[in-house]
Amino acid sequence: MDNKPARLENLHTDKGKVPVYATGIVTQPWDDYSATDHDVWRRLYERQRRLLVGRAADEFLAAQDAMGMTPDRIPKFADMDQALRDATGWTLVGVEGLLPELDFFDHLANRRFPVTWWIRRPDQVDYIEEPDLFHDLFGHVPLLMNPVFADYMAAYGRGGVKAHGIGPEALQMLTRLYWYTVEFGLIRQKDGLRIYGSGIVSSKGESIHCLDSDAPNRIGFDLERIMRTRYRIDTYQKTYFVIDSFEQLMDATRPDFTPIYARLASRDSIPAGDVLEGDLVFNKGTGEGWATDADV
Ligand SMILES: C[C@H](O)[C@H](O)[C@H]1CNc2nc(N)[nH]c(=O)c2N1
Ligand SMILES: N[C@@H](Cc1ccccc1)C(=O)O
Ligand SMILES: [Fe+2]
Repeated sequence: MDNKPARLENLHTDKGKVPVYATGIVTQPWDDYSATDHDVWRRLYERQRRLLVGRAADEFLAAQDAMGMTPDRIPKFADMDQALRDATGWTLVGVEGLLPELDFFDHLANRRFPVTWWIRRPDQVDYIEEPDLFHDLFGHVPLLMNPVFADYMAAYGRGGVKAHGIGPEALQMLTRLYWYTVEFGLIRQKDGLRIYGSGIVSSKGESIHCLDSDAPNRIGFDLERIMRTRYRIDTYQKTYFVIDSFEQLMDATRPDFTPIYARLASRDSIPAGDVLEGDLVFNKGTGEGWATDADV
């Protein structure tokens, strides 16, 4: 199906404006997916699963299986829902794409995860500049089966509503936290670093780059450090932040952020590729291949 809906206003990110779609919930038009759509799902699913064994957090892969996600065909949101509801009380809602921030936060706060209904075209299997069904469903939904991560996502939604009421700087700091955890996070398992970030697991290139390349920094999770760190939306990350466990993530983000936002407002932001004194460094990136974009 190649009839993506029209876009509306803009989101504010560290790299400027990103267009968003309409607010409403849409029923997944499952019968309308073409053979090509199902084939794109299958190709991406098989390719990523092969790559992610030994790279993604073990429980990410186990959760995909537990939910009955398979390569055969694009899953029905309603089918994926059942396992989720039982495990953590989350449900899925179909949407047209990126939502205005407050709508997005409201869904999360109420344990509804918005999933884009359309899937990318065959010529976009390696890269797409906005979330589609594959990123949202394959990348984000499995970890919602984990009770601790599920609570983190809902707490993030509530925190988002609050940050939205405080102002754009608070929102920017909170968005960086989402970026460096939910989208691009790494986790330390007994046998080494693994991926849990959705933006990584849905990307062939970045699944390899984030763990195997010497170029990026891999640094221990630090809440305030992350809130000050800018990020790229159009290239591989220059820095990945590593958690020890989802419990660590939950505990670190439990305090009220209001005084943190106030305190950090007067401090400079940190370029995406910098390593600071005090960082817990797993890998100091060589920076090989990095864009020389002074502003990032
Ligand atoms: C979380 C972050 O702040 C980001 O701006 C939001 C905005 N709206 C979104 N809307 C959808 N559907 N999916 C998303 O991941 C996001 N991300
Ligand atoms: N404790 C955060 C809420 C939050 C929890 C988890 C993740 C992100 C935000 C706040 O006061 O805003
Ligand atoms: Fe995402």
